[in-house]
Amino acid sequence: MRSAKDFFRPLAVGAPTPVREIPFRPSRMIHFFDPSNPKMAAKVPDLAPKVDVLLGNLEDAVQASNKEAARSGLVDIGKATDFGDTQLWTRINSLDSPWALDDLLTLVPAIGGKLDVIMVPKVEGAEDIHYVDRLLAQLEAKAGIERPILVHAILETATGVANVEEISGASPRMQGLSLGPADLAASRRMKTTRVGGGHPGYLVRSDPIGDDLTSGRTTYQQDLWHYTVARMVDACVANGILPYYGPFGDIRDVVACEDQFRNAYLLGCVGAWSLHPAQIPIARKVFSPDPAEVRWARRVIAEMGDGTGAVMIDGKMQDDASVKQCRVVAELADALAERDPELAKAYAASEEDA
Ligand SMILES: CC(C)(COP(=O)(O)OP(=O)(O)OC[C@H]1O[C@@H](n2cnc3c(N)ncnc32)[C@H](O)[C@@H]1OP(=O)(O)O)[C@@H](O)C(=O)NCCC(=O)NCCSC(=O)C[C@](C)(O)C(=O)O
Ligand SMILES: [Mg+2]
Repeated sequence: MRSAKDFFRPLAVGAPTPVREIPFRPSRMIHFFDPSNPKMAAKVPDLAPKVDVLLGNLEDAVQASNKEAARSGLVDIGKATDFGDTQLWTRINSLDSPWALDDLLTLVPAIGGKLDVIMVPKVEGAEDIHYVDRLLAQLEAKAGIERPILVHAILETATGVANVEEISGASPRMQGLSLGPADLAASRRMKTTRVGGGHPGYLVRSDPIGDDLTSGRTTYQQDLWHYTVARMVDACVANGILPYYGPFGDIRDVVACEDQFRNAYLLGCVGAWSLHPAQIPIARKVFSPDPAEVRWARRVIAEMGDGTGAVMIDGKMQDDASVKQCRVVAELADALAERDPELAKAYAASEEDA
């Protein structure tokens, strides 16, 4: 482990100085596309202004025979597209694959100045981040890149979850973590066959009434991902980085997708992945605070004055801790309103209605 004094030193001569804080940039949806798929690639210029993050995926879901086409397709798209203030990310192949090294050796010199974040899959421990950290510093120095490229890790092995705190704090480049529920389920030998979401068999049942064990016993489906998401959120917040729910694979089930995203939002996540254009508005809706909630938060902040003491608002006690929660909601609303004019209008209108 480097000493605290050395933590923010560049890892290669000529590499940009690491950031001291991860900037909060809206990233409600990380929209995945396969740069080797001509239909998806053609949609990028139109999609760019509609999403917070566009991610050129090079890893799973890209056929092995298309890996090189995806990599060069992303370079072409990166060079040709004006992304405005939409972030450009990529997911490289896993570090033990035959492609990861060439992914980095190609992308950084070609479009490193435009890439905001590199997502690294199947991260198991700090050593994986240290490897990418040093290599990126060397490549940035060689290419003359002035702003450090940040790193995002996917939590998708049992070992990765066990080491989540050390992964989150492994480098000043660490931007955030996403849950990778499909690989994680396989790694844990969970008996599921889905990409995220719940399972009807994972439930609790109300107690029997008398001796009848079979009738009148309501069951409640439980969230398979609660423990992992909560643990990920704590590790991220403790290290000043951002937590994200990952993918929801049942594209057709927009209702359950919204529920899963909302659970993650309420637990502290800032965004989720969209795998299909249909999931973009779901993430946008869920990860933008509701205007009524924003109005309430602003009212509590206003009525709490210097933020100390206790007051009653509409029958509810407010104090130093509740005003802090309200600031989280109000500050998120302000940050999102700067990027999203429709939301800015909705938040302003909710103030006028108050
Ligand atoms: C699910 C699929 C196959 C359905 O694709 P489709 O073509 O069958 O769907 P469609 O409804 O017919 O598509 C309608 C139109 O939208 C386009 N389209 C469709 N999707 C997109 C997109 N993402 N971006 C831009 N355009 C898209 C598609 O090309 C088509 O265009 P057209 O109207 O011109 O014919 C397709 O949406 C897709 O491949 N999505 C991305 C999948 C992906 O990236 N998976 C990897 C992330 S999840 C993961 O890796 C797990 C994890 C974390 O690692 C772990 O838990 O372990
Ligand atoms: Mg995966």
